Amino acid sequence: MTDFWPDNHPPVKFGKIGVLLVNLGTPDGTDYWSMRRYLKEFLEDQRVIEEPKWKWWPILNGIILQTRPQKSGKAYEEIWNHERNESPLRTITRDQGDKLAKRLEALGSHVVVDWAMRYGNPSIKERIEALAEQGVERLLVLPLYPQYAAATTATVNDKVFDVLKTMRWQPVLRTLPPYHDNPAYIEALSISLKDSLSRLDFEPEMILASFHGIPKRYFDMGDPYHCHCMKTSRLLRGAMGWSKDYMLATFQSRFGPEEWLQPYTDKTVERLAKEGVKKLAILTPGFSADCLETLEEIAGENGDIFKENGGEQFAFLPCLNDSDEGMDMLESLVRNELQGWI
Ligand SMILES: C=CC1=C(C)c2cc3[nH]c(cc4nc(cc5[nH]c(cc1n2)c(C)c5CCC(=O)O)C(CCC(=O)O)=C4C)c(C)c3C=C
Ligand SMILES: [Fe+2]
Ligand SMILES: [Fe+2]
Repeated sequence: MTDFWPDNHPPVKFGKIGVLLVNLGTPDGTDYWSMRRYLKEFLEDQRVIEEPKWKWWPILNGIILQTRPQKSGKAYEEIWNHERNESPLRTITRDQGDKLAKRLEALGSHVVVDWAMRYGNPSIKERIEALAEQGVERLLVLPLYPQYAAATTATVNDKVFDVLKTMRWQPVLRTLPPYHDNPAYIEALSISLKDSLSRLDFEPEMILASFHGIPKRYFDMGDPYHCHCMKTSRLLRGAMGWSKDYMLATFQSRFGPEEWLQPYTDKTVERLAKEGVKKLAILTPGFSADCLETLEEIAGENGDIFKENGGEQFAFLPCLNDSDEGMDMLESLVRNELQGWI
């Protein structure tokens, strides 16, 4: 066997710790083909649509991918970050990564922060390979979902494991657990909420905490997502000193014909407006970053529903994004998970 040591050994980088933020994903553009590529990757994921391929793929490829790319492309167009030619979710996730990297500089240059998307770009594969190339031997992955769902958290972890499967020299892996009841998260939400409410020129008569839904069937099969959302709402209500009647938890973004978690956000907004509520605010604590589902669906569509049914003043309260309190929370989660490594 050739003797590689010490003169002709190939150079090896090692000893680094990687921190990888991962959010859901985003199309590269709002045109038909970009949207189609993104939706196809997303909706072919069996963690998202839990149906046998023989049943789902003909519907997906035959009907959904013919029409939804145009419809969703128009919705993305309304919120697109034209300056950077990307979706807000990508801009905000990058900003979170940059700010986290700055905050972790104190730990030394062996800690490297990066970010990726579960669907679309930059992909988890691309970023894990780039981290490994820099010498990352220990990897902490953060699926940026406070509440666990198989359709979000588990599919990020699945993808990470798939990538590791292809690597000769795998990094050691840690993944962030759900943080729906973490005091740092509840505190960040309450600081952000107080700040957003203080900026409004009206006092809401009621507040909705709107979470992304999942099919009720997944809950029946044991997904803890609903319980996590309910616990976040209860803790947040407690931190704000609010009653059950003042802040309701609801579920948005239904997809397909089956029943999803209830109460639905849009139906609740309509009902409240019809019952005479004039001033309403909605927050979306399950999203780490503002995106299509918050900016277009809540701030846009649900604001319209409220006003069309008699409501007068409506406010959408932004996600934690890269705010100081949001970054304090992320830093605290990361430092906690890195124990024993740093
Ligand atoms: C925050 C948690 C999320 C859960 C739970 C979730 C479940 C879920 N989503 C779909 C279908 C779609 N979601 C879409 C967009 C989207 N979803 C989330 C988050 C969760 N989804 C985010 C952050 C985004 C926005 C991405 C962005 O770039 O802004 C879309 C795409 C847009 C559209 O065509 O409507 C689909 C489709 C299902 C089926 C599901 C649970 C099974
Ligand atoms: Fe979604
Ligand atoms: Fe939506």
